[in-house]
Amino acid sequence: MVDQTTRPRPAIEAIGLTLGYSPDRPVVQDLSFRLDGPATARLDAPNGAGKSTLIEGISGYLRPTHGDLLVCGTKASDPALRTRRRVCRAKPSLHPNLSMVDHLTLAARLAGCDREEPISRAKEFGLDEWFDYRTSTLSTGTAKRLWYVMCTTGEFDVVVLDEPFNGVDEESSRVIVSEINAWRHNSLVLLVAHALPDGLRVDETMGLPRTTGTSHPTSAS
Ligand SMILES: Nc1ncnc2c1ncn2[C@@H]1O[C@H](COP(=O)(O)OP(=O)(O)OP(=O)(O)O)[C@@H](O)[C@H]1O
Repeated sequence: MVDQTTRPRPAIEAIGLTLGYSPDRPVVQDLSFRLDGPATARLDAPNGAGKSTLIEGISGYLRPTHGDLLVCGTKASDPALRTRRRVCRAKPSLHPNLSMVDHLTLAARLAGCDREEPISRAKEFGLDEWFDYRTSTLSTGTAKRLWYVMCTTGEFDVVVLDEPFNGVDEESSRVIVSEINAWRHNSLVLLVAHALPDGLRVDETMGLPRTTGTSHPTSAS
């Protein structure tokens, strides 16, 4: 069991961060910020400002070309963070020939939890009628709800959600809102959402500079 007294607080910190898909074309340049949890923080910036790119950095997939990006005090690329961090990208990435229940089982294995956890959450989203269907047969909204449940399975300290409300029905949005509002008591939730649904509690909003070369995030209140 993890000793909560020595465990670092949930946080995301960028220190002089430069990030991009090729070294000569940085998307985020010399960016510094710190988000401390537990809380819900919203990342709000115009299209193309680099929100998804920053998320790829926080996921550990995209490595900084300069500076540092830390999650709970550890470099985002460190595999040790896998159990503490969840990232739900905007676009589902599912195996077309596996069933919904196969995906939920796999998510539980990767998160080290009982598969009943994602299965009961999926039921809350009304997904049980699709459990035995291959994901290639699912509608866009159904695939999106499955993706959200998979990517947020198990316990975590930091979760990043990229447009989780896009393409889901109102009832599912309400379930997502109540889950985020519960997570913010123990975890850091970083949310990208162009519009906020009713009832969602946001503690902090952070922007991104529109152009590169700015050293601090803009205020986006
Ligand atoms: N996989 C990629 N390879 C190369 N360039 C990319 C890639 N993904 C994004 N970009 C570029 O990075 C820049 C920032 O894109 P990004 O998707 O991070 O912005 P965003 O703020 O998330 O935008 P949106 O709100 O439209 O989703 C854009 O110029 C985009 O073309």
